[in-house]
Amino acid sequence: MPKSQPLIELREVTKSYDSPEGRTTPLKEVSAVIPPESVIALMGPSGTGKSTLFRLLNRLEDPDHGSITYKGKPLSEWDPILLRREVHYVFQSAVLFPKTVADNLNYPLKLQGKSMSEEEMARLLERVGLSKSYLTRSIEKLSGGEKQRVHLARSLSLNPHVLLLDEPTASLDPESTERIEQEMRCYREKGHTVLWITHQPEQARRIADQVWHLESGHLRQEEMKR
Ligand SMILES: Nc1ncnc2c1ncn2[C@@H]1O[C@H](COP(=O)(O)OP(=O)(O)OP(=O)(O)O)[C@@H](O)[C@H]1O
Repeated sequence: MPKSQPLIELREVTKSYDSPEGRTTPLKEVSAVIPPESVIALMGPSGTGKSTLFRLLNRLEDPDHGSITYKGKPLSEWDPILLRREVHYVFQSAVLFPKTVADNLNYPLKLQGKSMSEEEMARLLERVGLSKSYLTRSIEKLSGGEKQRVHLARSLSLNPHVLLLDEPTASLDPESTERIEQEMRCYREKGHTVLWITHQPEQARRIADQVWHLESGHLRQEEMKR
């Protein structure tokens, strides 16, 4: 789609939750545009609504007021399954099942009646900084950071148009972090868009075209110079 058109647009989006402690409103009339082929870093203190925004973009929840469009069409008019194939949420805790890495990588394509060759799986692992030897490793014996990378590799196998990443490098060492950052820059260059929750301002500066600061329900956008 043309770069001048918004890929995703939020118009006066409000989301509240009621609990015994009272009402929380993580998003108060938030308006913003996500351009195609961009990396947006989403920052803000814990509990400010970053995951809430991801849940809305993935239609796991709907806004109380306001609207969100993807490719010009309101999210409410998208089939949620189709939408989630295009706008893919990579949760912070890896949702993997206790078999081998290869079984986990193959799983989403298997659901679509397809499969991946060993070489394709090895290339996916390489993109997240893991060697081919991991294919036969059992998920239960991997470290938290290794699981997180297998999870990301599995998401990449679906080639989603938009990736929603919740602290994808939280358990990684600097070298592995750099590998993922580089991979996501390439992903944008291939025409994709990435929203990336991070608590590290230096990482936001390294990866993002825009940094979104979410605080007390409001969004402040900071344009990065490239
Ligand atoms: N289903 C729910 N019911 C009640 N309150 C909720 C619900 N989901 C989220 N909240 C509240 O909404 C606020 C925003 O939560 P959210 O998970 O979006 O924060 P976050 O910025 O992603 O936090 P973190 O950085 O800790 O992951 C928090 O105060 C949270 O307690």
